[in-house]
Amino acid sequence: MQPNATAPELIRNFCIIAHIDHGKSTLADRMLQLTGVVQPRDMRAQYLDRMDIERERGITIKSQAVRMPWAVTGEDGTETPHALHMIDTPGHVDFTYEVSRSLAACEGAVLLVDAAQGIEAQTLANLYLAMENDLEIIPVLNKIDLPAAQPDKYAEELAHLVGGDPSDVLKVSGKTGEGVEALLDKIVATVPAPTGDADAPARAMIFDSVYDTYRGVVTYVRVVDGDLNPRERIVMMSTRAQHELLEIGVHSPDATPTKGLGVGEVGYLITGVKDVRQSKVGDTVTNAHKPADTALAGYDDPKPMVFSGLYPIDGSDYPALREALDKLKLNDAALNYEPETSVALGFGFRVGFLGLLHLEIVRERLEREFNLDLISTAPNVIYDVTMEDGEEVKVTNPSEFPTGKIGEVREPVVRATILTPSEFVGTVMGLCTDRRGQMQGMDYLSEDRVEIRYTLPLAEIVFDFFDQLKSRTRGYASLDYEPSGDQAADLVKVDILLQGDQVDAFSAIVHRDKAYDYGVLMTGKLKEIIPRQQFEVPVQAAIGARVIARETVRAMRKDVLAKCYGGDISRKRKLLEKQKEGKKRMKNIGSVEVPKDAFIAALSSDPSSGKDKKK
Ligand SMILES: Nc1nc2c(ncn2[C@@H]2O[C@H](COP(=O)(O)OP(=O)(O)OP(=O)(O)O)[C@@H](O)[C@H]2O)c(=O)[nH]1
Repeated sequence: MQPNATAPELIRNFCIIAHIDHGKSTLADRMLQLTGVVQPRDMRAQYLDRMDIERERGITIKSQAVRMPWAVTGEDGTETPHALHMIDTPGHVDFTYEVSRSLAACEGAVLLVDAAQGIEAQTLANLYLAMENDLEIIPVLNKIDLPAAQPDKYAEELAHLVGGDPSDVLKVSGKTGEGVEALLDKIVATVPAPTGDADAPARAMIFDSVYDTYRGVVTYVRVVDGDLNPRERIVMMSTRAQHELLEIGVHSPDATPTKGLGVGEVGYLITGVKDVRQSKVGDTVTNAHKPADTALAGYDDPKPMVFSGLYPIDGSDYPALREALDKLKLNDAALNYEPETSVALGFGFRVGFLGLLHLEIVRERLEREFNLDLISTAPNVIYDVTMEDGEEVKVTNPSEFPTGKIGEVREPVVRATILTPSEFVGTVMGLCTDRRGQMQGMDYLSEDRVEIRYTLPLAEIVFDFFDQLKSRTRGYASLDYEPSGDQAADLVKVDILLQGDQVDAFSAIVHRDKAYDYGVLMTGKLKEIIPRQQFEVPVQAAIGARVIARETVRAMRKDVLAKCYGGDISRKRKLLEKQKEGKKRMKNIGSVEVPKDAFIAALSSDPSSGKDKKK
């Protein structure tokens, strides 16, 4: 058996959890530098964020782990070298499943809060996740170099939140490096060393897997019991699939092969599989010749929550879109899609996402990395419809909404946490009530900051909720939410008809109380966008056969009398009669000619397709 590279008592596994932009990546960069794993000349901002999109948007999507050596000096002056494994976690709620897997690989968490901003909704959401995983929490205030920083005020807020004394809250600056060495020492001192049974059959948890063009799938694991060694055969416990370990190692920060990974160690495996779905986050890896009996944590497939139709603007790009989605899927096990056709938009795909940010990231990558021009339909959630005869239907696309006798429709709900300055409490509550929210509680974190908790239908959140929240609170409120089951609701499908023909791309499932508003909004919008035809075009919104709103695109009136000088009234009348006949014919035989551009305009002026929903 291969000896452990590092004894478990000298290992510390930790992660940094923070609200977006509170400086997690900058602090991680500084740690890499201080521990000497990245030389100053190689340093570039946000070393760990590999995808261009991550760097540009400044958000972390995929987690990664790095090993950093850090020696602490004891009271007698002797230095003890330790191995710190820093596991980077995605900070966003869409990726909660990945966050919680990453947290499960650690014993401690640095809770990082911007000293000029204070606690935000994501700070809380991630803190609760860390507490559920029994992690040792180290509260830290960052950006103390900022003139606007109020470290004393926020140290109190943080201490109040995690329990403890404000003087225990470390104050650092990821930018200048102040306080970061003390933080590394504190991690060694307070985060518990990993424990596990070195002689038991190997069990390692997969907390991330990434597709690499050159090396295939790189799987990140945390070894809990036993050890894994190169050339062994391993088994993925959820699928029982066997693979050979071609390479095993740690990132520091570049991949460095090792002779094996033992109890408590965090590193990577390469097995030659080509698809991240074969190496699932949350799964347990064991040894083929001495397999473990039980897997580690319960394995759960991440479920898509939000669906949208993606169509190429240029129809001939359809095969390219399929190819691009296939490529993205290699690295994104949560991405789901199937072909779909729309009368208005042609051939495309119905794509399932973890949430709105996931949707935006995928769309942006398709457009940027694969050069595709796309149009996406308004996002919708999954509905469970039970018919009166007991039949169950899952609806991921409004056009699939059944027409027969419906018994019950259930929609997904989320538990939302909103943090806002107290002056905006009224307007935030107004917004939540308007979106069919039910208040669950409210707490003052300090004199002027309030945490408000609501359960809300997910469908109401995917529709411009975040933009509304930001504009009503001048950008000060923050939002986080997590799935919380489903509820029955009085939902109906509203169809939009052009001259009696349904335009599938605009059908929506909405609450009965809001059906009229939706109908008026969409018919009004289409009236403006659809070019005038030779004949009058009614634009209607309908629930089933019942029309609830109507607009009319007026006909063009060609001036048939232009060449008709003089006063022969009967000739004029004859021409006008002829024109009327012609129009009737057009109306009868012709269909509305709507350029695709008009649909695109109508869909993209939709508020929910607003850019930059950073949370
Ligand atoms: N003045 C000052 N600015 C900082 C400090 N740390 C980070 N910043 C700035 O704050 C912004 C956000 O920092 P990031 O490190 O990208 O934040 P992040 O938390 O990693 O963001 P996500 O990856 O989106 O979660 C950047 O513009 C940084 O330059 C600090 O200690 N002092």
